[in-house]
Amino acid sequence: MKTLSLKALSKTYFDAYAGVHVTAVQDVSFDIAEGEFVSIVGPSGCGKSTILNMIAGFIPASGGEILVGGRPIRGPGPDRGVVFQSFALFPWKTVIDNVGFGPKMRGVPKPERDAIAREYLALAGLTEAAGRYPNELSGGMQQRVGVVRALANEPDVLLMDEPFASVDAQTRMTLQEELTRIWQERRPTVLFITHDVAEAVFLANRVIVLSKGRVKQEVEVALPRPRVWDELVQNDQFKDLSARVLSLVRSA
Ligand SMILES: Nc1ncnc2c1ncn2[C@@H]1O[C@H](COP(=O)(O)OP(=O)(O)OP(=O)(O)O)[C@@H](O)[C@H]1O
Repeated sequence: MKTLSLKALSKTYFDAYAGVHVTAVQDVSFDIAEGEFVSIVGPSGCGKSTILNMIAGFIPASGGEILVGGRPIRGPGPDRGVVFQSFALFPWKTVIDNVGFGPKMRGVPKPERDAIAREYLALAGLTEAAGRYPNELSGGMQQRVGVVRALANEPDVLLMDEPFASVDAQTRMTLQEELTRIWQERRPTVLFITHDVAEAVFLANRVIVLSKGRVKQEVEVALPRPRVWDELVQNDQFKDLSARVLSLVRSA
């Protein structure tokens, strides 16, 4: 795991319909320390996905720099793992082969990559699902497999773009609790994007509030771990932090 640094990052799109340039991200700088969990939250259109896609290397920046472990990125790479809201597991591969796909691409032999996949599946309580195909799993389980698949690549930085947005509220809370538990065990460097304030605060060590393509404010989240919803909903510090971040987002 490594640090992630954004230095004066900006992105301008050309809107071909309107014939104008749109500034989606402007002079964004922040650092995420090794093993830190940071959420970015902000209203629709504030530039969250644009930032994540630039870090992933899917789109080029218009200005500034992105460094992973102190080295500037050049396009996509296995040092950055990405989990989206809707992403395809390979339907023709079993769960264990889906999770072992990244190690396979790196040339890890079958027995070894099966062992890696089983270790990560166990971490997410998915041992029993190893031999199943994606269409035999619930949406929540598929999402879990997606997270585990990204982790099994052992990326330096894990980038997550609203990964739990499409599951029901109860499953979502379970997935959030699981993610915080796995994060505590493995301490990956994580950048998590969401428009859900409670989710951002629940998961992170630090929340970055984005407004119109700029960093509006950073809020430290010094809540104790492990984090469990039943406890946090009654925790005054959690309520205060959520209210503070919500008012920043609403005035963004
Ligand atoms: N390919 C594109 N061409 C032109 N403009 C774009 C393009 N992609 C995004 N934009 C514009 O850039 C701005 C930021 O978009 P972005 O998708 O990064 O925001 P977001 O915060 O992720 O929004 P949401 O929460 O709705 O996904 C918006 O004004 C959007 O319309």
